[in-house]
Amino acid sequence: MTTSNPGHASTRQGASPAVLVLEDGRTFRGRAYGAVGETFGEAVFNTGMTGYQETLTDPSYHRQVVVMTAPHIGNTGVNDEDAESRRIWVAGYVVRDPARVPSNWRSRRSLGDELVAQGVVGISGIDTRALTRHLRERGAMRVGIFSGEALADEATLLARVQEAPQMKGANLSAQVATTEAYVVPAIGTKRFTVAAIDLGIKGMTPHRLAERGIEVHVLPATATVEDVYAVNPDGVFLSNGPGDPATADLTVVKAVLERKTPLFGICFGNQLLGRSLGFGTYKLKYGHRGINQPVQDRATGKVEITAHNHGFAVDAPLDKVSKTPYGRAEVSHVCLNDNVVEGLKLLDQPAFSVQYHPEAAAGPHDAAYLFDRFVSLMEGQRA
Ligand SMILES: NC(=O)CC[C@H](N)C(=O)O
Repeated sequence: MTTSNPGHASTRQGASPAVLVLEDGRTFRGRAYGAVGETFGEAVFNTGMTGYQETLTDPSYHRQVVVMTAPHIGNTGVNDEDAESRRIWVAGYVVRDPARVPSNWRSRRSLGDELVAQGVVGISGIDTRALTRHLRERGAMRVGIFSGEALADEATLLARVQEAPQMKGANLSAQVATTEAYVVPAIGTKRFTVAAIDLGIKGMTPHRLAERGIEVHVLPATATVEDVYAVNPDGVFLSNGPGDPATADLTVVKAVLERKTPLFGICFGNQLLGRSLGFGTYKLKYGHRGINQPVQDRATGKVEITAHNHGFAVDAPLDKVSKTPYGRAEVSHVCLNDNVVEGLKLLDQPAFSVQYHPEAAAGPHDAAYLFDRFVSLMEGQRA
């Protein structure tokens, strides 16, 4: 296709047939969207009506095939500002009806072209409502998308999907995290230094910390206790990230708790804090992914609308204070849709975490106060 405005070229769709095959044998036939070829991953659905660029570049989606429940995706194209990391991480992308002509003053290219450029295999033109209902009823499961030369008879494709690795038991942080430490400078006057462990961090998170006068030392997922304390941190931050929290090494988290350094974790970080306290983690049937999840802060009773992307959760008692090796702990936040644990708080030392995304990229900003709570903990430690 030729166009007089290559920055907004529409993607040619419809030519190439594609098929999506779930591990339980259900299949959906549509058209190739993005790169032509094959891909495998865990099928999950995201209910966000906006923020697809942030979703695609969230490293927590590594090895997941994301089904968008909003039917029309790609409307605002792809810009050079909203990526949350250096690349698209989703293993595959499923959209009912991709926008043919993106329109936004910041748009530089179409989403279809970006998926092609980054080699992301997708499918469009399928009944994403039926697929989402299937996943909601049967649970998240492995999936393959096939187009072009990868197409074959369904029995062959199904067998290949059933050979793909499971999300349960997957240890993925080191595959997505930075390999070199880097510093995000404080914006304005520097007040604190924080060591942020990159388990799959999104770009907005250090920014939210920096906005509060924090110099952020982003460290690789493999950082040791010595690496963390070498930056002389006022606080330690544990990021979001892909994979099964049961596979993560807890040495650093436990050392931080031992020393009572102020600690704040989000998402995967919440799961690692939970496991360090002795709670279990388990796989949710289909998880929470989207930007409109109602969460209650049990200390204030306030309900916040929050951004989520998690398939696992912490198993902690909702209505009692738990005794842990690091003092008393309680569930601070809960999801009002299904009572899943959405936050933990230690009562005898400065550590807390939430299961969701207060950096809100994309999503509502209701949970931004959590970054201020972290600052208060660090102030308290100095007083
Ligand atoms: N966004 C995240 O940090 C996700 C954490 C974990 N991989 C989960 O799916 O629950």
